[in-house]
Amino acid sequence: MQILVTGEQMKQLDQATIQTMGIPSLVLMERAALAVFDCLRQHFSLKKTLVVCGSGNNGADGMAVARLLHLAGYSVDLYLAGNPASFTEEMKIQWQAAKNYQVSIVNNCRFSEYTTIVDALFGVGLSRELSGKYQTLVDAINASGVPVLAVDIPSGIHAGTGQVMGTAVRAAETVTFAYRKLGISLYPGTVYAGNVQVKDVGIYGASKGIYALDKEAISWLPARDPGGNKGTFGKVLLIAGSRNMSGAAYFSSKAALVSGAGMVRILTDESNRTILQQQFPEAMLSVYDSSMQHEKLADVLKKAMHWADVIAIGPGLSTSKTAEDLLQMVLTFRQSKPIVMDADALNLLAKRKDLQSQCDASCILTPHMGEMSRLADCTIGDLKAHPQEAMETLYRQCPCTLIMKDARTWIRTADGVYYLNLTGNHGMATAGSGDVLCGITAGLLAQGMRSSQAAPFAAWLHGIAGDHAAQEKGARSMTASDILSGLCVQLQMLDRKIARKEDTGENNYEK
Ligand SMILES: NC(=O)C1=CN([C@@H]2O[C@H](COP(=O)(O)OP(=O)(O)OC[C@H]3O[C@@H](n4cnc5c(N)ncnc54)[C@H](O)[C@@H]3O)[C@@H](O)[C@H]2O)[C@@H](O)CC1
Ligand SMILES: Nc1ncnc2c1ncn2[C@@H]1O[C@H](COP(=O)(O)OP(=O)(O)O)[C@@H](O)[C@H]1O
Ligand SMILES: [K+]
Repeated sequence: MQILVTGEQMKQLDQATIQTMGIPSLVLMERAALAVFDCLRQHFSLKKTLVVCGSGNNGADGMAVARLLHLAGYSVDLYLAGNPASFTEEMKIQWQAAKNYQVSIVNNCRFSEYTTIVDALFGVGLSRELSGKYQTLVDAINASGVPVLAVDIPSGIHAGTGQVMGTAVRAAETVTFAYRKLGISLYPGTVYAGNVQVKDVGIYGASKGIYALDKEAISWLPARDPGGNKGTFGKVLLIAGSRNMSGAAYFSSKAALVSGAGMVRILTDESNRTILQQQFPEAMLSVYDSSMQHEKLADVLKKAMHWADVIAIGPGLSTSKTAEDLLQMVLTFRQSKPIVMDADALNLLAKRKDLQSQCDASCILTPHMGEMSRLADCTIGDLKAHPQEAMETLYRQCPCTLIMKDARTWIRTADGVYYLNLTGNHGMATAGSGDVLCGITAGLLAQGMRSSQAAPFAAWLHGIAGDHAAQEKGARSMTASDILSGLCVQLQMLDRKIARKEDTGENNYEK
């Protein structure tokens, strides 16, 4: 698992290492510069390199990089953009060392003459919008078309929010130190950062931060009992679809089965019977019609819920009176069974605030930004600017596990642990994609995963399935069906890796 940190958290970690552990700042800096130097040698043309430095410690890293390149015999120019009056103590030392070693210093340069530019203008210390000469400089670097390596974070990207502060360097590669910064994990910062490498520089301790699942998440996949039967792997009830709306029921229930659940039952409007039976014969069906008496509807629902281990409600359900009754009854009859609430169930939950307090940690809500803005009573702008605050607000009124879907999906577990999902692509902004996530989440719960793991793992799995679909079909043209196909392939690959690991007794599946 990776840890994502804000600029403030990173500064605290730097200080703890320097002051508490007694590692001199310049030692950390030299390791940072060596990591950048290695990356430059591996991935960039070093025929003629320009290192652009600010006056803070990001600039000091840059000065050390220029010195290392110079000492290794590469052609390198150093451009000091920062004001010497604002030099940090480390910067004063690096500046003197660069001069002692006679690193070439330029005052005026044509950026396009270089084969590589190293951006060491601002790091996590960026505190305000770029303006004046800095803005002109960054725009000129971008206009040059020369590949850029950003030191720690592209200059102009806010380390905590990923926002562009006036303007920002567009890097091909970013070498970031100790922990991946949140700002290069969120949009738009992640685009400006290009490929990100996280390098150890000897920072002590890990801040609480925000977690991001990576390849190691494979170990979270629920183990399969070779002697199991379809009951062992769990039964999912999908309350989904409405009159003339069967697709959402199909995608969500199919995703639950593909994710490994043993059995799926769809409870839907009578009008969807034929189409679902033809489209998805593996699913069992229970139906209702909107003219049904309340007692009769309750009987049908109770029977289906009694059968199920996990209930998912909402995809394509509509916000009709019947749908509202169903949601209310699900929350009343559920005993302690886990529930996934998606789409229209969330719209109903936003309207029926009285139902929110009936939710608990084993309920997972999967709102997209529109649904979340209705649930948390705020604008989408507020959500994007302060995602964690909005999730905290919602948790106080509705104490559930939360998957807040967007280009970067946030997860908040009921015990307050945050994840940011880094898998997936813009091709997933396609009808039915969210239904697939709802089904994956329910399928994982059915196999015994706790909500606190199922939520982040489902988002991660959904993303790698989407990445596979984008590879096969292209992000522009892929559909929710392709995400389902990608899910099959990715799960098969994960299972193979686990089997290989078990066969060889290896701890690291990459070996
Ligand atoms: N010993 C340490 O503390 C280490 C620091 N490291 C590097 O140090 C960086 C952080 O250094 P600093 O905290 O000195 O901060 P930065 O070097 O990111 O920049 C801070 C300076 O820029 C000025 N500034 C901020 N926003 C500005 C704007 N919009 N326009 C003009 N000036 C602006 C500030 O007033 C300050 O002088 C990290 O990103 C990393 O690259 C690494 O070398 C690891 C060790
Ligand atoms: N640009 C993007 N990058 C990565 N994932 C995305 C992007 N856009 C959308 N997604 C994902 O696609 C899914 C869309 O869900 P949703 O909006 O509920 O769709 P639908 O209602 O059509 O099923 C979410 O899981 C979301 O995180
Ligand atoms: K930088």
